[in-house]
Amino acid sequence: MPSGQTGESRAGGGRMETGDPVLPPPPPPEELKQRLEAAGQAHVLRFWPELAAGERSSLAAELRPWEPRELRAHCEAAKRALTPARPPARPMEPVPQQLMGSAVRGHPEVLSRWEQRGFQLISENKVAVILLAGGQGTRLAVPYPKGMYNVGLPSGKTLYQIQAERIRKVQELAEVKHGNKCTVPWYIMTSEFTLEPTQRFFAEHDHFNLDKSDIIMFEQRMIPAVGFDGKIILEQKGKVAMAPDGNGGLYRALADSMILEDMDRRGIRYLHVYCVDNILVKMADPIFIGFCAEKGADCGAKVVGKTDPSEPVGVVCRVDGIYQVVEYSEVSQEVAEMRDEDGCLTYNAGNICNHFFTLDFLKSIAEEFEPKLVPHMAIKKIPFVDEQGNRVKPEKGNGIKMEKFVFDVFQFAKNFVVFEVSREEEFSPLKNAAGAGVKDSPVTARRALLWQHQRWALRAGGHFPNHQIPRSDWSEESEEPPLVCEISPLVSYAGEGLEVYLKDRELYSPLLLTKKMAEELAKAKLAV
Ligand SMILES: CC(=O)N[C@H]1[C@@H](OP(=O)(O)O)O[C@H](CO)[C@@H](O)[C@@H]1O
Repeated sequence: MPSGQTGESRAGGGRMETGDPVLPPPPPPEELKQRLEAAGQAHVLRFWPELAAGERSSLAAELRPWEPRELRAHCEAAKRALTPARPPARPMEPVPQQLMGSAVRGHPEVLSRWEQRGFQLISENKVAVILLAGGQGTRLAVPYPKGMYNVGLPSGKTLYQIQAERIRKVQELAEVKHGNKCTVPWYIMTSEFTLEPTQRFFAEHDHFNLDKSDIIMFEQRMIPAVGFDGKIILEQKGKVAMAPDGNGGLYRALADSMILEDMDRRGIRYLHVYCVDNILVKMADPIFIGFCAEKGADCGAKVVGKTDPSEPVGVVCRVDGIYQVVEYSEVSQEVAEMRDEDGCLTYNAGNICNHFFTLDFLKSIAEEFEPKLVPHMAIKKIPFVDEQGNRVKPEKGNGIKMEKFVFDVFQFAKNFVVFEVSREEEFSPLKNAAGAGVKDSPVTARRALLWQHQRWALRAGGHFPNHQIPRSDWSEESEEPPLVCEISPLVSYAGEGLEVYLKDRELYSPLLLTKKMAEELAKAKLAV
C-alpha cells in the first residue's frame, strides 16, 4: 500500500468505519522491539502505528537478519569511523618493478606462453569469471543496473552484451586451439537493487546465447546506513536506508549462496573477478590467467599507469610490507603527487578492479579471513524522514555507509602478483553521467572502444580510402576517433584474426563488423 494514505485504509491501525470504536494501533512485536532496544535503535519503530500491514512486515523483515549485538557493533563502528584515531604514518612503498608482469613491456614470446597456458586452463574448464554488479551506480545516475547501459555504439550493445559475447569468443578460441568444447561459467554478484532487473534483462535477451545454467546470479547483503549520531537512518517511515555491503561483500555472498561449492562441482580452479563498468574488460583474459598460474600466484591484480595524481583509481602498493590497494578516497594529495627522479608518479600502479584468485584462496577467505576485513566508511547524502515524518533530501552528507572492498583480501595472499596492462586496450570505466569534459563517462567509454577497434582494423591491414589517418592519431582517446568502426566480440576477442576479413580491403566508416558480415567477407576472400 503506498505511503501517504490516510489512517482509514491502514491495516490494523486506528479507525475502521465512521461510527466504529477507535482501536489502538497494534504495538510492534515485543521481540522486535526488545532486539532494537538492545541495539540502541528503538527509534526505527517510531512510525510503526502509522504503517500499513505490508509496511510493518517489510520493515520487520529488513531488520530480522540482524542480531542486536551485531547491529549495535555496526552502528558504533560507523560512528567511530567518523573520528578515526589518527593512524600512525605507515611506511608505504610502491610495488617493485621486478615483481610485475607486463602485457605492455613483456617479450612477445613470453606473452604468447602465458596466453597458451591461459587457453589451456580455459579449455580444461578450470576458469570462471565473477562479475561485481551490485552497485547502485549513483554517479552514473540511471535507475537501472550499470551493465544494462548502452553507451551509443553503432550496434547499440549494452555492457552486459559485450561481456557475454567476449565470454563466448574466449570459449570458442580455447575450443579451436585445444579441440574440445569448454565453458567459462559467469558468476554475477547482484544486490537488492540489481538482482531482479538483471535477471529480467538476461531472460529478455535469451542470456545472450550463453547457456542459462552457466550464468549464476547471487546476491550480496545489504546493511543499514547510519547517521552521524550512530542511529540507523529511516529512508521512509517504514523503510530503513540500506546499501549493499561493498564489492568486498563478495566473500560473504559466496558463502551465503554456496557458490564455492558450485565452483568445486564444476572443477573450477581459477577466477577472474571484475567490475561491471569497464567497457574494455578482457573476460577471463588468458594472458593474465596464464601469467598468474605460471607464477603460482593465489591472488593477483591488473594495473595501469595512472593518468595524473588525481585520477580516481586505487593504487596497488605495499604498506608495512604487505601488498594492498590504497583507495583513491583514502590517499592524501601529498602522497598521490609524489614523483620519482624520472618524473613518474611514485604510486602509479592504478587498480582497474580486475583480480585473479585461485578457488583455494577464495575458500580460505570465506572460511577464515572474511571477518577480519575492516569496513571502510563513506559519508553520503542519504534521503531520510525527519521526526515529523517528512521526507528530506539532504544537500550535504548526513550519513555513513560502511563497505568492504574486494581487494582488501590481498593481505592474506601467500603469493601476490601484479600485472600491468595497457590502458588503451583494457581500461575505460563508465562511472559518471555524460557532460562537457567529464571523464569516465558514456562518451569516453564509447570513444575508447571505437579507437581500439579502429586500431585493430588498421593493424589488420584495412584501408579506409575516404580517411587519411596519420599513425600518431591511432590512439588519441580524448577526441572523437576519425572513423566509426566497431567489431563484434564474436569476431575478435582482442584484435586477433582480423586479417582474413580486412587485409587490403576498402572499408567505409561507419563500419560495424558483425559475425555475419565477417563470414561473408571470409567467403568472398576464398572465392577470389
Ligand atoms: C573498492 C574498489 O574496488 N574500488 C575500485 C573501483 O572504484 P569505484 O569508484 O568503487 O568504482 O574501481 C576503480 C577502477 O575503475 C579502482 O581504481 C578502485 O580501486
